[in-house]
Amino acid sequence: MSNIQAAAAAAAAAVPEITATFKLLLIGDSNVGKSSILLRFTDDHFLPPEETSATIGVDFKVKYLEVDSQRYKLTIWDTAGQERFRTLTSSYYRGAQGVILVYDVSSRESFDNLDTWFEELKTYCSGEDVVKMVIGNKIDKESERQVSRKEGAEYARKHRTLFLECSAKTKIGVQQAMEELVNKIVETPGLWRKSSPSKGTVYVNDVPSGIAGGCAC
Ligand SMILES: Nc1nc2c(ncn2[C@@H]2O[C@H](COP(=O)(O)OP(=O)(O)OP(=O)(O)O)[C@@H](O)[C@H]2O)c(=O)[nH]1
Repeated sequence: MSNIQAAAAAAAAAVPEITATFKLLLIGDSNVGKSSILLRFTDDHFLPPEETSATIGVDFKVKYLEVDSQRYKLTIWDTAGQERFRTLTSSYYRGAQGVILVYDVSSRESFDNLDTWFEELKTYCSGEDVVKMVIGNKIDKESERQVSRKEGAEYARKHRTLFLECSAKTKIGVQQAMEELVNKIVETPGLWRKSSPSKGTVYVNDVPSGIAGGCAC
């Protein structure tokens, strides 16, 4: 084996195998910052308002995350908040293990509209298993805040979901939110792992499921 081959083999051995692939979905009103949260999480970057544009349909990004020395591949789907894309984005709920409902703490309307998003989630993801998280974004706009942290937390408690506030702009809370969501999915093996006596352990959604994938929800 040449030195280059040996180095390549060593590098490959150093990267832990992927334990499973999780599909996560971001939903919520237009302009609440879904794409910005995703960009902050995957690329640690924030685009100023003049450089952002509304998502057309659906976008997705991939990110790897380590939890308890296990490596997980996350395919994170960013859906358009605009009403006119609603029928298109609904098909992307299929196969999701985690759904993040985003509102903007400086927009009471986006918080009030969470009810509609929960209804949609219930319609397209009827099982109890999918892990849900409510995120209040834009906490850097403290002087314009219209929804208190307490209100957000109470709403999440009522709907039995995880809750966090964050700012895609300052990055506070973004990594923590994703880690908490993934931790919760990992803690719920029924959501992603099936035991088969004859074949050992098999994993659900080892590949990005997209619209054609299996349905965990
Ligand atoms: N101050 C502040 N502005 C933010 C934050 N996150 C996003 N924005 C701004 O809010 C606007 C909307 O952000 P997007 O990420 O495009 O919102 P979206 O929810 O993906 O919108 P749609 O694609 O239409 O569904 C942009 O001008 C962002 O720069 C934040 O944490 N703080």
